[in-house]
Amino acid sequence: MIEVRNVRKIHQSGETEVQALQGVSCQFPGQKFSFILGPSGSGKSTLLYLMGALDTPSAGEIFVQNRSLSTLSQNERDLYRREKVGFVFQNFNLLKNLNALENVLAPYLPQGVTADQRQRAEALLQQVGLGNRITHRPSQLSGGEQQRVAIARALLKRPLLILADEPTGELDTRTGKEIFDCLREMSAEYKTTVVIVTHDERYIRDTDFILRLRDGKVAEEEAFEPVE
Ligand SMILES: Nc1ncnc2c1ncn2[C@@H]1O[C@H](COP(=O)(O)OP(=O)(O)OP(=O)(O)O)[C@@H](O)[C@H]1O
Repeated sequence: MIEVRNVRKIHQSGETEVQALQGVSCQFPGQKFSFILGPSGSGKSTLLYLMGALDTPSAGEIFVQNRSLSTLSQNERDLYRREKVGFVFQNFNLLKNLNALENVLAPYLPQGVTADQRQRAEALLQQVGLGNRITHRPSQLSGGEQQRVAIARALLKRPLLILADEPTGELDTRTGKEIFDCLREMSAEYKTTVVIVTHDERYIRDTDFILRLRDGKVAEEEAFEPVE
Protein backbone atom coordinates (compact mmCIF):
# COMPACT_ATOMS: atom_id res chain seq x y z
CA MET A 1 0.00 0.00 0.00
CA ILE A 2 1.14 3.53 -0.75
CA GLU A 3 -0.19 6.24 1.47
CA VAL A 4 -0.09 9.86 0.35
CA ARG A 5 -0.62 12.10 3.35
CA ASN A 6 -1.51 15.76 2.91
CA VAL A 7 1.04 16.27 0.15
CA ARG A 8 1.73 19.71 -1.25
CA LYS A 9 4.07 20.54 -4.08
CA ILE A 10 5.02 24.00 -5.20
CA HIS A 11 6.96 24.26 -8.45
CA GLN A 12 9.09 27.35 -8.81
CA SER A 13 8.96 28.69 -12.35
CA GLY A 14 11.15 31.80 -12.49
CA GLU A 15 9.47 34.35 -10.22
CA THR A 16 6.18 32.48 -10.13
CA GLU A 17 5.12 29.66 -7.87
CA VAL A 18 2.81 26.96 -9.19
CA GLN A 19 0.85 25.06 -6.56
CA ALA A 20 0.77 21.73 -8.37
CA LEU A 21 -0.57 19.73 -5.39
CA GLN A 22 -2.54 21.36 -2.62
CA GLY A 23 -2.92 18.88 0.23
CA VAL A 24 -3.54 15.54 -1.49
CA SER A 25 -4.26 12.49 0.66
CA CYS A 26 -5.12 9.00 -0.59
CA GLN A 27 -4.11 5.35 -0.41
CA PHE A 28 -3.17 3.26 -3.41
CA PRO A 29 -3.84 -0.43 -2.66
CA GLY A 30 -0.75 -2.64 -2.67
CA GLN A 31 -0.28 -5.21 -5.45
CA LYS A 32 -3.21 -3.69 -7.33
CA PHE A 33 -3.89 -1.74 -10.47
CA SER A 34 -4.73 1.96 -10.06
CA PHE A 35 -5.20 5.05 -12.19
CA ILE A 36 -4.64 8.75 -11.56
CA LEU A 37 -6.99 10.76 -13.78
CA GLY A 38 -7.71 14.44 -14.19
CA PRO A 39 -7.47 17.32 -16.63
CA SER A 40 -4.20 18.66 -17.95
CA GLY A 41 -2.28 20.53 -15.25
CA SER A 42 -4.20 18.94 -12.36
CA GLY A 43 -1.00 17.53 -10.82
CA LYS A 44 -1.08 13.90 -11.97
CA SER A 45 2.53 13.61 -13.13
CA THR A 46 3.74 15.64 -10.16
CA LEU A 47 2.15 13.11 -7.78
CA LEU A 48 3.56 10.15 -9.73
CA TYR A 49 7.09 11.59 -9.64
CA LEU A 50 6.83 12.19 -5.89
CA MET A 51 5.77 8.54 -5.42
CA GLY A 52 8.81 7.47 -7.43
CA ALA A 53 11.12 9.72 -5.38
CA LEU A 54 12.09 11.56 -8.56
CA ASP A 55 11.12 14.71 -6.70
CA THR A 56 10.34 15.67 -3.10
CA PRO A 57 7.11 17.15 -1.68
CA SER A 58 7.06 20.73 -0.37
CA ALA A 59 4.99 19.42 2.56
CA GLY A 60 3.31 16.20 3.61
CA GLU A 61 4.58 12.65 3.31
CA ILE A 62 4.39 9.55 1.15
CA PHE A 63 4.62 6.17 2.84
CA VAL A 64 5.65 3.08 0.91
CA GLN A 65 5.51 -0.16 2.89
CA ASN A 66 4.96 1.98 5.98
CA ARG A 67 8.20 3.90 5.50
CA SER A 68 8.06 7.61 4.76
CA LEU A 69 10.09 8.49 1.66
CA SER A 70 11.06 11.74 3.41
CA THR A 71 13.05 9.80 6.00
CA LEU A 72 15.27 8.08 3.40
CA SER A 73 18.87 9.19 3.02
CA GLN A 74 20.04 10.18 -0.46
CA ASN A 75 21.58 6.74 -0.82
CA GLU A 76 18.36 5.01 0.20
CA ARG A 77 16.34 7.19 -2.22
CA ASP A 78 18.65 6.15 -5.06
CA LEU A 79 18.26 2.50 -4.09
CA TYR A 80 14.48 2.85 -3.84
CA ARG A 81 14.31 4.31 -7.38
CA ARG A 82 16.76 1.81 -8.79
CA GLU A 83 15.50 -1.39 -7.15
CA LYS A 84 11.90 -0.87 -6.07
CA VAL A 85 10.35 1.27 -8.79
CA GLY A 86 9.91 0.50 -12.48
CA PHE A 87 9.12 3.55 -14.60
CA VAL A 88 7.23 3.47 -17.88
CA PHE A 89 7.04 6.73 -19.85
CA GLN A 90 4.99 8.01 -22.77
CA ASN A 91 7.92 8.05 -25.21
CA PHE A 92 9.22 4.54 -24.26
CA ASN A 93 12.78 5.79 -23.55
CA LEU A 94 14.46 2.92 -25.37
CA LEU A 95 18.06 3.07 -26.57
CA LYS A 96 17.93 3.04 -30.35
CA ASN A 97 21.19 1.18 -30.92
CA LEU A 98 20.20 -1.73 -28.71
CA ASN A 99 17.81 -4.52 -29.62
CA ALA A 100 14.74 -5.42 -27.54
CA LEU A 101 16.57 -7.90 -25.33
CA GLU A 102 19.51 -5.54 -24.76
CA ASN A 103 17.09 -2.72 -23.91
CA VAL A 104 15.43 -4.86 -21.25
CA LEU A 105 18.88 -5.68 -19.86
CA ALA A 106 20.22 -2.13 -20.33
CA PRO A 107 20.35 -1.20 -16.61
CA TYR A 108 22.58 -4.26 -16.02
CA LEU A 109 24.80 -4.10 -19.12
CA PRO A 110 27.55 -1.91 -17.58
CA GLN A 111 28.30 -4.40 -14.79
CA GLY A 112 27.77 -7.51 -16.95
CA VAL A 113 24.60 -9.53 -17.32
CA THR A 114 24.17 -12.83 -15.48
CA ALA A 115 22.72 -15.92 -17.17
CA ASP A 116 19.74 -15.67 -14.83
CA GLN A 117 19.05 -12.05 -15.82
CA ARG A 118 19.26 -12.91 -19.50
CA GLN A 119 16.90 -15.84 -19.08
CA ARG A 120 14.41 -13.70 -17.15
CA ALA A 121 14.61 -10.91 -19.75
CA GLU A 122 13.82 -13.40 -22.52
CA ALA A 123 10.93 -14.84 -20.49
CA LEU A 124 9.52 -11.36 -19.82
CA LEU A 125 9.70 -10.44 -23.51
CA GLN A 126 7.90 -13.69 -24.27
CA GLN A 127 5.24 -12.84 -21.68
CA VAL A 128 4.56 -9.37 -23.07
CA GLY A 129 4.12 -10.97 -26.51
CA LEU A 130 7.50 -10.20 -28.07
CA GLY A 131 9.11 -13.64 -28.01
CA ASN A 132 9.80 -13.45 -31.75
CA ARG A 133 11.07 -9.85 -31.67
CA ILE A 134 13.90 -9.98 -29.17
CA THR A 135 16.62 -9.09 -31.66
CA HIS A 136 14.67 -6.22 -33.24
CA ARG A 137 15.81 -2.65 -32.61
CA PRO A 138 13.29 0.03 -31.61
CA SER A 139 13.09 1.35 -35.18
CA GLN A 140 11.93 -2.11 -36.29
CA LEU A 141 9.17 -2.23 -33.68
CA SER A 142 5.75 -0.56 -33.58
CA GLY A 143 4.96 1.95 -30.82
CA GLY A 144 2.97 -0.68 -28.91
CA GLU A 145 5.82 -3.17 -29.20
CA GLN A 146 8.31 -0.58 -27.98
CA GLN A 147 6.12 0.10 -24.96
CA ARG A 148 6.00 -3.64 -24.25
CA VAL A 149 9.82 -3.67 -24.24
CA ALA A 150 9.72 -0.79 -21.74
CA ILE A 151 7.28 -2.76 -19.56
CA ALA A 152 9.53 -5.85 -19.65
CA ARG A 153 12.51 -3.62 -18.74
CA ALA A 154 10.58 -2.17 -15.79
CA LEU A 155 9.68 -5.68 -14.57
CA LEU A 156 13.17 -7.18 -14.77
CA LYS A 157 14.21 -5.77 -11.40
CA ARG A 158 11.12 -7.35 -9.75
CA PRO A 159 9.85 -3.96 -8.64
CA LEU A 160 7.47 -3.34 -5.79
CA LEU A 161 5.86 -0.63 -7.83
CA ILE A 162 5.43 0.29 -11.50
CA LEU A 163 4.71 3.95 -12.21
CA ALA A 164 3.51 4.70 -15.73
CA ASP A 165 3.13 8.28 -17.00
CA GLU A 166 0.75 8.44 -19.98
CA PRO A 167 1.98 5.05 -21.29
CA THR A 168 -0.55 5.12 -24.13
CA GLY A 169 -0.03 8.78 -25.04
CA GLU A 170 1.76 7.98 -28.31
CA LEU A 171 -0.41 5.04 -29.29
CA ASP A 172 -3.65 4.58 -31.21
CA THR A 173 -6.68 3.51 -29.18
CA ARG A 174 -6.54 -0.22 -29.94
CA THR A 175 -2.84 -0.42 -29.09
CA GLY A 176 -3.45 1.73 -26.01
CA LYS A 177 -6.03 -0.74 -24.77
CA GLU A 178 -3.56 -3.61 -25.34
CA ILE A 179 -0.92 -1.79 -23.29
CA PHE A 180 -3.36 -1.29 -20.39
CA ASP A 181 -4.27 -5.00 -20.64
CA CYS A 182 -0.58 -5.94 -20.63
CA LEU A 183 0.11 -3.81 -17.54
CA ARG A 184 -2.95 -5.27 -15.80
CA GLU A 185 -1.85 -8.84 -16.55
CA MET A 186 1.70 -8.17 -15.35
CA SER A 187 0.39 -6.54 -12.16
CA ALA A 188 -1.65 -9.67 -11.41
CA GLU A 189 1.09 -12.11 -12.42
CA TYR A 190 3.89 -10.49 -10.41
CA LYS A 191 1.74 -8.98 -7.64
CA THR A 192 3.19 -5.61 -8.47
CA THR A 193 1.50 -2.36 -7.51
CA VAL A 194 0.82 -0.48 -10.75
CA VAL A 195 -0.17 3.20 -10.84
CA ILE A 196 -0.93 4.76 -14.21
CA VAL A 197 -1.39 8.43 -15.04
CA THR A 198 -3.57 8.86 -18.10
CA HIS A 199 -5.88 11.14 -20.05
CA ASP A 200 -7.17 8.12 -21.88
CA GLU A 201 -10.35 7.14 -20.05
CA ARG A 202 -11.88 5.05 -22.82
CA TYR A 203 -10.46 1.74 -21.72
CA ILE A 204 -10.48 2.13 -17.99
CA ARG A 205 -11.98 -1.06 -16.64
CA ASP A 206 -11.03 -3.90 -14.31
CA THR A 207 -9.24 -1.44 -12.10
CA ASP A 208 -8.91 -1.53 -8.33
CA PHE A 209 -8.66 2.16 -7.54
CA ILE A 210 -9.06 5.49 -9.32
CA LEU A 211 -7.86 8.83 -7.98
CA ARG A 212 -9.24 11.85 -9.78
CA LEU A 213 -7.38 15.14 -9.35
CA ARG A 214 -8.59 18.64 -10.15
CA ASP A 215 -6.54 21.80 -9.64
CA GLY A 216 -4.05 19.93 -7.44
CA LYS A 217 -6.73 18.53 -5.13
CA VAL A 218 -8.54 15.21 -4.85
CA ALA A 219 -11.78 15.52 -6.81
CA GLU A 220 -12.89 11.94 -6.34
CA GLU A 221 -11.70 8.53 -5.21
CA GLU A 222 -13.20 5.29 -6.42
CA ALA A 223 -12.33 1.91 -4.99
CA PHE A 224 -13.69 -1.22 -6.59
CA GLU A 225 -14.63 -4.61 -5.28
CA PRO A 226 -12.87 -7.40 -7.14
CA VAL A 227 -14.95 -8.76 -10.00
CA GLU A 228 -15.66 -12.46 -9.45
N1 LIG B 1 9.09 21.40 -13.18
C1 LIG B 1 8.07 22.28 -13.15
N2 LIG B 1 8.29 23.61 -13.03
C2 LIG B 1 7.28 24.48 -12.98
N3 LIG B 1 5.97 24.13 -13.04
C3 LIG B 1 5.68 22.83 -13.18
C4 LIG B 1 6.71 21.83 -13.25
N4 LIG B 1 6.13 20.62 -13.37
C5 LIG B 1 4.79 20.84 -13.40
N5 LIG B 1 4.53 22.17 -13.28
C6 LIG B 1 3.19 22.79 -13.22
O1 LIG B 1 2.46 22.14 -12.19
C7 LIG B 1 1.12 21.93 -12.58
C8 LIG B 1 0.81 20.43 -12.54
O2 LIG B 1 1.59 19.80 -13.55
P1 LIG B 1 1.52 18.22 -13.83
O3 LIG B 1 2.47 17.94 -14.96
O4 LIG B 1 1.72 17.50 -12.57
O5 LIG B 1 0.01 18.06 -14.31
P2 LIG B 1 -0.65 16.88 -15.13
O6 LIG B 1 -2.01 16.69 -14.55
O7 LIG B 1 0.25 15.69 -15.16
O8 LIG B 1 -0.75 17.53 -16.57
P3 LIG B 1 -0.69 16.83 -18.03
O9 LIG B 1 -1.86 15.89 -18.07
O10 LIG B 1 -0.83 17.98 -18.98
O11 LIG B 1 0.64 16.14 -18.11
C9 LIG B 1 0.97 22.55 -13.96
O12 LIG B 1 0.46 23.85 -13.80
C10 LIG B 1 2.38 22.56 -14.48
O13 LIG B 1 2.56 23.61 -15.40
